[in-house]
Amino acid sequence: MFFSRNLSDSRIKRECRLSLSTVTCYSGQGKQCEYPSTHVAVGCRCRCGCAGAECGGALRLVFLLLSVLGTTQFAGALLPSFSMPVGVTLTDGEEFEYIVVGAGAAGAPVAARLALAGASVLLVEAGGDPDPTSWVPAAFVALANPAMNYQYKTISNNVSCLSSWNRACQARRGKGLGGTTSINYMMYVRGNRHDFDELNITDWSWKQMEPYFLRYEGLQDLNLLPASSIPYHNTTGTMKIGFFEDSKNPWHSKIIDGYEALNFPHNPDVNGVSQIGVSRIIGYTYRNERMSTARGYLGRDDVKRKLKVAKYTRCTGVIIDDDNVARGITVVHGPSNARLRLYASREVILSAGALVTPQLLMLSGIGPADHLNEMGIPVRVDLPVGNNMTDHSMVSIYVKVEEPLNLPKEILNSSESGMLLPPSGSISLTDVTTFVNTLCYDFVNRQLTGNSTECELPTTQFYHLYTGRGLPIVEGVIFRYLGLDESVVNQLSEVSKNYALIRMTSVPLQPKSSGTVRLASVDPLQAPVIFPNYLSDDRDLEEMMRGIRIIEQLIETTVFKAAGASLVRLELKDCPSGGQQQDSDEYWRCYARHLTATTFHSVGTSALGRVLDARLRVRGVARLRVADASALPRLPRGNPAAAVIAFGERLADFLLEDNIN
Ligand SMILES: Cc1cc2nc3c(=O)[nH]c(=O)nc-3n(C[C@H](O)[C@H](O)[C@H](O)COP(=O)(O)OP(=O)(O)OC[C@H]3O[C@@H](n4cnc5c(N)ncnc54)[C@H](O)[C@@H]3O)c2cc1C
Repeated sequence: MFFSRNLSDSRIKRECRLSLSTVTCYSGQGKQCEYPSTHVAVGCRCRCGCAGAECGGALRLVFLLLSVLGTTQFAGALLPSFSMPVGVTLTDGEEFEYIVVGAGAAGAPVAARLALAGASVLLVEAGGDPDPTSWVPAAFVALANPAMNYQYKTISNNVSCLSSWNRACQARRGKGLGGTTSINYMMYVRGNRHDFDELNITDWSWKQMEPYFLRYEGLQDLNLLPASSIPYHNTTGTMKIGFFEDSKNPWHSKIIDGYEALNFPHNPDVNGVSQIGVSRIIGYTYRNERMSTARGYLGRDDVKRKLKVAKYTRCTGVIIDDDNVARGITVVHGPSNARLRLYASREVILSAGALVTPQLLMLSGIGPADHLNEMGIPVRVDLPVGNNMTDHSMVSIYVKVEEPLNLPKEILNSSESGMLLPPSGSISLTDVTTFVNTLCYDFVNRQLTGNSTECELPTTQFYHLYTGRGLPIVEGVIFRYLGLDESVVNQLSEVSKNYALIRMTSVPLQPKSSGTVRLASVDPLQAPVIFPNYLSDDRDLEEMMRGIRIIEQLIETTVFKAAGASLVRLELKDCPSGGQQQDSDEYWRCYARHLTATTFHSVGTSALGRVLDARLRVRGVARLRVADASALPRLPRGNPAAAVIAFGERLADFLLEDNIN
């Protein structure tokens, strides 16, 4: 299934493995490295330095091995039934009507819609085609390899992520066509209609946004939803979505039973009448394969015929003239790293995501004047770019449950599973999620009670990840994927020798803490400085505490008790230790500050209303717009990709309307 060849240079021996269309490089130490080329003939130019499992190499190999061993579904998924657009080679000074930077959740829809409307469009993308493993929903953990995953370093605020490597939270993002939708967890949640109504920005109410959600939605499983859901869905849109295949993991229904025992409603459709309750989530999945925006938009034949896509092309700044009109962009392009200037006769659109779009704006003189002055960049427009970055931070509690020992062969029999791996073994991110307003939960009577309008606005989302007993090596990789430090990984791996673990994650949905993105240097090829600043506002910690206390009551329900469920109480530096102490609020507050992590949902760094006007134009600069997560002024009460795609759809309409002549 894959071929190898060795390349060597004076410093290090490198091995080039060609699997289908993808080249992956391995250093002499067996570490996976970044590969910038898609063709062996171009050579294998490794950039090593990623750490072990962080590269995603180990799990990627597990999934490749599964395909080699011939489980049909995996093999099939690695050979998707559709193709990506062919990349173009650019020359200096080329002009297009529109240039879109970034082929992710928002950039792909903007570029595809403009091209379908007959415009000449260049879509510029720093990465290449998605790795073949990305089409396999269950392989999400393997997608940590740096070829398609930026693994940014963040600055610690010393009050969160204290048990992560270097006390710094992770910041992953997808690289390549589809952007982060090619590596994410595929949960399709639109958020709450009040998320838009509460913005109080003219023309941005839910009523005005709903058509854009519906326009791209291609729901496959309307027949599995109640009749009351019908008005809330479209079955014909380009992004085909549906339920994940049933994993037959018994915990799938046991978790639902547990919540029902606490009076949580079983909600068939979080995107329908109500968001509250425990639900099986609809995913960006179609015929057991991932549905990224690369597939939903860029893989369409009509789009491929019309849209020009420049892969391995990194935008380094916006060309803005003396009258503050955006004229084009500068890029580093292709294997030769050619430095080119490209022009847009109509508009430039930045869709490089919440971390890079602000970087590009600041490099182009658009940002907070004091920071630009500090960096020696002439200020074109003084705007709060990079400020108010909010993200869904989370805390995970580990519940150990008794389970018979799994046999590895069950993994190999798992070809029927979609997002979830096999019946009673290995790793499965369950597609069960729960939304609740924790202030409507009665802790004394162990019941979700309130039914006021307020109670329809969730404050916390729960996720559940199951790892089977007896697969300590794979689990070690998972815990490392989560970026946990050695002491925590060792404690969890020890427990997992004898128990299955359910990782219960509590996510405050409307965080009050916010961070920043700033330039590290004027070199556009350097990553920005990311300061997520989780839990700097104690109200977020208190929301997490309510989430933890609900999980505690969940595992005391009959269904969990029957499996001998109990909380894993980790020994953590500077937290109360031993016995009763580990039931105290002090312990759990300390725990939350240690086990903080992120759902990678940052938004708001070039926000609508603050940096952008109501038509997503950068204030003070003509012909420059933004559509991506950075444009969302605040987090939706749910997973953000659906809203980001809707922003892309809407920007395409703005561009076509405003450039009619
Ligand atoms: C691990 C993970 C799991 C997630 N799970 C979910 C989920 O289940 N459901 C959900 O709704 N959301 C999820 N998210 C979040 C969601 O995927 C993102 O919010 C969304 O994709 C952001 O879209 P975007 O358009 O802003 O950026 P992206 O989708 O990241 O796209 C940005 C694109 O720009 C490119 N780019 C960057 N810099 C440059 C440059 N200088 N020049 C050219 N191109 C450039 C990138 O390579 C990338 O392709 C998850 C995120 C992660 C990381």
